[in-house]
Amino acid sequence: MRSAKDFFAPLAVGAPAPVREVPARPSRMIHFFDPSNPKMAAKVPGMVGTVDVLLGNLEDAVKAESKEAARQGLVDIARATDLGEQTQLWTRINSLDSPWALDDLTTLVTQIGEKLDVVMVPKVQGAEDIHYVDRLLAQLEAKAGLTRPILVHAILETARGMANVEEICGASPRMQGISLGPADLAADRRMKTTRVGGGHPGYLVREDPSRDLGEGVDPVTAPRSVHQQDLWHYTIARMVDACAMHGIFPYYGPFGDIKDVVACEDQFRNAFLLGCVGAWSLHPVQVDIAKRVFSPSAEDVAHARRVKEAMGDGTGAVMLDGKMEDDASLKQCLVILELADRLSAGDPELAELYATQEA
Ligand SMILES: CC(C)(COP(=O)(O)OP(=O)(O)OC[C@H]1O[C@@H](n2cnc3c(N)ncnc32)[C@H](O)[C@@H]1OP(=O)(O)O)[C@@H](O)C(=O)NCCC(=O)NCCSC(=O)C[C@](C)(O)C(=O)O
Ligand SMILES: [Mg+2]
Repeated sequence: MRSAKDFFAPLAVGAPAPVREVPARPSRMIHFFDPSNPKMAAKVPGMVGTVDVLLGNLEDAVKAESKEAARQGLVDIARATDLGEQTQLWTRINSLDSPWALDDLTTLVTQIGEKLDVVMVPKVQGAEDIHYVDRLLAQLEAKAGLTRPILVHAILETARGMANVEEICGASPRMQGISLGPADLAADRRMKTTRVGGGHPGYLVREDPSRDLGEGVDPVTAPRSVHQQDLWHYTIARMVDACAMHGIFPYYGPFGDIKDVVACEDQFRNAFLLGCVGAWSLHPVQVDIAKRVFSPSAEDVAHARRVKEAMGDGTGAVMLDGKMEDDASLKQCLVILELADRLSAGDPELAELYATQEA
């Protein structure tokens, strides 16, 4: 067990001091690209300023024979691209048991460490994986002479990782957030799906049989309405609680049905409402979906402002449009207003929208 007093001490001589609070920078969409794919890589400089996070992916979806080219491609892109103030650079390294993870970290931190905000670690099983990355990053940061620490993001994609999610979130002051990894998690849990995120038509609840359909009609086989249920509700809700408890950020992860922009928006919105701050975009078409969903609506912002005004010093109860508002509904409104302020600080269009919306 690490003593609480040592938690914020650097883990290597010369490494930067850990952060005491995770910076709440906008990360509505974590946009994935394969740095070894020349067509995708060519699009990256043009996406700066239009996405919150650009993530050079080195793990799954990059062919084994392209792993080294992807790593080098990310180094080249990071060196050649001015990321400005609004766009962060992240990477997803290969899993810790792979032949590539050590070289991924060593190369990226020593060569482009000053440009790298967050390292996403896949298939995290428990706090021990974070402790390993934590110490190694500190050694590499010291070697590279970095002055600010690189943060760590874990993907929740094994049953063991899921069972240990609270201790993973609290394993290091570097922990920035957690994403759901629905495809690997489904396989590891032996779920019987074959998709990357989203629902399934077989996971449903059916209306009860009707009692009075008339003579000769079998109520069991007669048509009844069915509703698909959300396969990911338990996982996301638990991830959100674990992240909130530790002051870090939860994310939906990927939605693999690129053409189904409607269901993608639904899944992202469910996650937003439950507390997530963003999702992954795998294709350019998903960028605007995430931006729309993970920015509070102008109507919600205007309503939150009205509640804040009506609540004066923030205590007591008032009636507004026939509804009771009190200290706790105000707190929810303050969550919306804080997010709106943070997002609009770097987005004049959003700022204008929020400023002009009437309640
Ligand atoms: C789905 C794919 C194959 C369709 O790729 P495509 O080329 O067939 O699509 P397209 O519609 O024809 O593309 C149009 C244009 O956009 C470009 N393009 C296309 N995508 C991007 C992109 N991301 N960023 C920048 N540019 C992109 C593409 O190169 C093309 O350029 P062009 O007009 O010059 O011809 C492609 O979009 C892709 O490979 N996306 C990234 C996939 C990825 O990163 N997967 C891994 C994350 S999910 C995961 O790992 C699971 C998880 C968490 O681990 C777990 O649940 O367990
Ligand atoms: Mg995966």
